[in-house]
This record gives sequence, structure tokens and C-alpha cells, in this order.
Amino acid sequence: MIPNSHWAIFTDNNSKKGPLIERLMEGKFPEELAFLTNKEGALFSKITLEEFIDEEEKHDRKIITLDTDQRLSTMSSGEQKKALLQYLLHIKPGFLILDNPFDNLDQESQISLRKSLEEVASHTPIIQLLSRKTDLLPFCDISLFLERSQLKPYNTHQEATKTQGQHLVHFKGQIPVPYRSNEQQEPILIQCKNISVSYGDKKILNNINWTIKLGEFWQLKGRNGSGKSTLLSMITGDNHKGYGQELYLFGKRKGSGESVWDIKKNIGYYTPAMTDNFSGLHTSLNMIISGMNDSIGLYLRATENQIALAKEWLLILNLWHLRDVNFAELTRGQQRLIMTARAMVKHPPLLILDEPTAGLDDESATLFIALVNKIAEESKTAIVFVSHRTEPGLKPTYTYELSATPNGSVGHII
Ligand SMILES: Nc1ncnc2c1ncn2[C@@H]1O[C@H](COP(=O)(O)OP(=O)(O)OP(=O)(O)O)[C@@H](O)[C@H]1O
Repeated sequence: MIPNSHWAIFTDNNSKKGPLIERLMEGKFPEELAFLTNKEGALFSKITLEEFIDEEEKHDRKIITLDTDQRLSTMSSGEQKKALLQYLLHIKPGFLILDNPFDNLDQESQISLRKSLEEVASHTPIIQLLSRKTDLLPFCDISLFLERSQLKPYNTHQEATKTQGQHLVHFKGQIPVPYRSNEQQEPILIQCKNISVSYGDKKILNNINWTIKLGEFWQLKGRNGSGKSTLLSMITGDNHKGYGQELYLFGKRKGSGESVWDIKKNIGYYTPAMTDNFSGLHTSLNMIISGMNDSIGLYLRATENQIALAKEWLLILNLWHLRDVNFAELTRGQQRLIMTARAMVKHPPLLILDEPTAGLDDESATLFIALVNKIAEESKTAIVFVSHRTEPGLKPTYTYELSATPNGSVGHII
């Protein structure tokens, strides 16, 4: 069958994407998509992946990775996406919904996914939901915009793909001072000396040498599965494979009697998975205050100092008017600014941001990147920013790149 057409639905951070996906999957189509009636769709999305991971973890039922013993949850995000696409194509759906398909994929995998989708498009109608304009698939001939819950047509293709241009972002004033004055910090934060990691016979990291010093701004890059998350888990003290190796975290050798808390107190960490499905009832103001108490949800009466500092952060972010709004009600872009402020309230020696712009629209991503640059300029906090996208405007001082070899990935400084 030759599909009637393929659709691009642009979303921004105010779009009610979840309910739209639900309606489409239930076969409730808007007029424009009525030609899909009675067809069974498949969804290529993080939500679908989470369901398969859940099924495997809770019921020990493997569905999309029958060809390997490795658990889906331990695969890299790129490997998970590839397995999902293969599975979905195998079941030959009547139509395919792609929810930000290129997020978390490395450049080569994006190119190969584009090619596979071109082939799929020759026999299966595709609906692409996208928040970054450069992600548009060229065969999508009809473009709509999801304004909150309403689908609106674009008049022309140019209108759909027009980017706003890099507008300058102005934050009012400097980032606030740390919650408590920091203890004297050694200039060298992290030292990896010839660090190697394997899982069974599978070699992941090979003789990694990487030193992170106070105030440095790093981007960590590498293809899907090259070991970025594994390396981060060594730095955050979460990977037991660090024991017995020459790994120095904040002045102490790993395994020299340090507690996990000794390591964690030095690190601010944010990855979108922490909040994407967050439904707790906390105001924006309290979310920032919770960063001073290192807990979300634990009820502690905020001191006047804490409230004043949280206010300063919200003012800088232009979000003070939303102080009493429930965090879950904010747009994704606003949530990520707040979570970054939360991770920064103490000016930890090290701030790790793991794919922090995934799922953001262009405007929110620009704002987020501007905040990260500002933190790099105005604080002593070292930053490690992990991303596959080349974010326009991001100004890291160094890039550490992992390149796969048969003996595990080796690292280079660029
Ligand atoms: N517990 C485990 N058992 C077996 N293999 C594992 C385990 N954990 C990770 N791996 C493998 O280690 C490799 C590196 O994974 P990692 O998640 O560190 O990559 P990554 O660079 O972060 O990838 P991505 O960009 O796709 O997120 C992958 O091939 C993954 O499948």
C-alpha cells in the first residue's frame, strides 16, 4: 500500500502531547487523519520503551531483545531505541507514530534511522511528533502545530520550518551565591588513571585517563554505547567497578573508606529522567529549597535565608511569578531551569548534566544552554555536559570524546 501522506506535528513545551498520542493510539483521529481509521498504530517513544523495560523487570518477560541475554534496562539509550524500532517494524503496524525519534541518538545513528524511516515511509504512514525543527523528516508533506491540545495547520512548509534565529537571552543579574560557603576545595576534582571497565567478555572502557579540575567546562561525547554513562557512574561513585582502580574522586582514592555521601555531596546532577514523569506536589519555590536540604518531599520548614535564596534564583530565571505553581504544572523548559538551579544552589564543585536538552523545543533549549554558559562563567563549579546534539551556543572549554575499539572505548581530549 502506498500511504496517502506523512505528517509532521510540531510541538512546543506547552503542547499536550501525551493526550494526543493516547487518542491516536486509541484510533480517535482528527479529521485530517481519518484515512487511518481501522488501522492499528505503533508508537516509537520513550514511553513504549519504559513499558517494555517494566515488563522485563517485573515479569521477567523479554519482548524486544530476544536475541541477547542482556537486560533491556542495562542497554545504552541508543541501543534501546534501535531494538525498539526493529521490533516495531517487525510487527508491521498500520501506521507509525515517532515521538522525537532522534533524541539520544548519535549522529551516525540519526543518519541510519533517517534512511530506515525513508524505506518504512514507502509502505507505512508516518506521524512524526517533533520539538526541534531540524529533526523534520523530509518526506513529511503535511505539517501541523499542536497548540496546547489543538492541532493547527501551518500555511506553508516554510512557516513550519522557520527557526526563530539565535536571539540573545538576558538573565537579570548574576547567579546567586552558594547556600553555604564551600569548604576549601582541592583544584583537582576527578582523576581517572588508566581506568578500564568490562561486563563479562564485553569491554566497555579501555585505559581512560581524564582529569577534571575546578572551574572547567567539559562536554562528554561519544557514539551510542561508547560508555559515557558507564564513565559517569564511575565519577559519581555508583559503579562498583571503580574499586581497585586508580580512580580519585574529590581527593580520595575510590575504595579508601569514603562513603557514597562523601562523593555525592560534591556533585549536582540532573538528567531529564529525574523529572519527566514527576508528579509530586511541590511548588517551584520548594523544589529549589529542597536542593538545600538534599531531599524532595521531606517536610522541613524552610528558613528565611533559604526562601530568600530560592527567590533570587527564581528572579534570575524570570520564574518568580510561578513560585507557587506546582512543579508538575510547569512546562518542560521551566522544569529544567528549576532543576538546574536546584542542582546549583550549593555551588557544588561538580555539576553533571546528562542529555539535559532532550525533548526540549528550540526556544527552551536556547534558554537552557544560556543558563549553563552563565553558570560556567560566574561560578567555580566544573561542568560535565553530555549530549549528542551539537547545541548552538554551548561554550564548553574542552571536549572529552570516547571512541569505540574492539578492546573498549578509548578517550581523547579535543
Ligand atoms: N550491566 C551491564 N551488562 C552488560 N552490558 C552493559 C551493562 N551496562 C552497560 N552495558 C553496556 O555497556 C555499553 C556502554 O553503555 P553506556 O550506557 O555507558 O553507553 P553510552 O555511551 O552512555 O550510550 P548512549 O549514548 O546510547 O546513552 C553498552 O554497550 C551497554 O550495553
